[in-house]
Amino acid sequence: MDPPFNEIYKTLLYNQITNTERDVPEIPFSFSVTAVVEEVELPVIDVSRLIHGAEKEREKCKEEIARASREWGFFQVINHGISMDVLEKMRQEQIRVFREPFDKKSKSEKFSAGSYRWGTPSATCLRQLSWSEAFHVPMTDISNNKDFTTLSSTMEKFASESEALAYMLAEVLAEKSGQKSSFFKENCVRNTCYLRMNRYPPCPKPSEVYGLMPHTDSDFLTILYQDQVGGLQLIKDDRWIAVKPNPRALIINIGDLFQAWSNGMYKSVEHRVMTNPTVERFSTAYFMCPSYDAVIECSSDCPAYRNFSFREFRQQVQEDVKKLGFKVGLPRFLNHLY
Ligand SMILES: C=C1C[C@]23C[C@@]1(O)CC[C@H]2[C@@]12CC[C@H](O)[C@@](C)(C(=O)O1)[C@H]2[C@@H]3C(=O)O
Ligand SMILES: O=C(O)CCC(=O)C(=O)O
Ligand SMILES: [Fe+2]
Repeated sequence: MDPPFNEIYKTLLYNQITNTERDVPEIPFSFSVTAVVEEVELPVIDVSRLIHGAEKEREKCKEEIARASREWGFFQVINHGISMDVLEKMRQEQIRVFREPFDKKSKSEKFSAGSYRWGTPSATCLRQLSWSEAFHVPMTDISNNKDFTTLSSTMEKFASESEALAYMLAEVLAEKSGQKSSFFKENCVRNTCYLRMNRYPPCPKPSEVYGLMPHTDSDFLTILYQDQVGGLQLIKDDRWIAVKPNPRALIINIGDLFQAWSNGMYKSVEHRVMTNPTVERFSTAYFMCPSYDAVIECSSDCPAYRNFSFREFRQQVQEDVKKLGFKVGLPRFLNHLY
């Protein structure tokens, strides 16, 4: 069932020891179970006010969304419109698909090639290993799927309800940053988005390995549905903090594209997932992405980033991960004219 994490752990540990013996400089671990990370409740926003609220309530809600996106890059939404039924079904289907034998998952033809991922193929040391497996699925795989399984129909429902929420939030954020809110319905259609099912198996060495290594998301915004195990952490005011799970809420985070498009107003914040020694954890993410040809162009007279297409951005991320072992991301696109 589990991918061969123990084997890869041993190989990377061996590399680390031999590198130390050969005096290859090692970057010290930046985390350990003994390091205390404060657990906090992210800002909670009742988004039903956007639909049912009076004018004043709606404005207040919009301001809360914009403020959390500027100050945290992360927030939680309640009364979000995604039905409990769809969320529960999604989780059941996800558990079922990950229960399949590793061989079956890695050769799975359910989704396009490369959708099933585990660990970090480019890792050269333990710090770069993610102790998790995922199905990172382009929505085109679901829409074009002809064998209507419960998995694909559940993913389709999850995506369509997430899409409605994502449009609503993205349009508020566009309005509050003086950008065109029509951009999203024109450029981020169902088939350009991604759905990612994550599973974090228990890890016997939680102080040495991440569940998911630190990263920012390469999208406009992410909607995350997580279980109650906990483990998600993010940077706030230069410190790692742990997110307290809230069963009623979905987590929203700003991705790289929104940071560039809003000229740095909204923050794409680094986050990571810690492992748990005894309990497995599941999460599902909906990534709101534009088409590969869409150009990320901010309307400011003094743009911090040069214009770039989503294709260019993805290619650069993939190239960096392959060559350097990590994602450089937005700093690659800084506008050096200013
Ligand atoms: C090795 C990596 C692949 C990844 C960027 C990273 O440096 C670390 C995490 C990975 C991740 C996880 C969430 C998203 O699926 C993703 C697109 C992202 O932004 O960070 C992937 C990156 C990727 O697959 O390119
Ligand atoms: O599982 C989580 O809590 C976070 C997942 C995540 O960051 C991602 O899939 O990009
Ligand atoms: Fe992420």
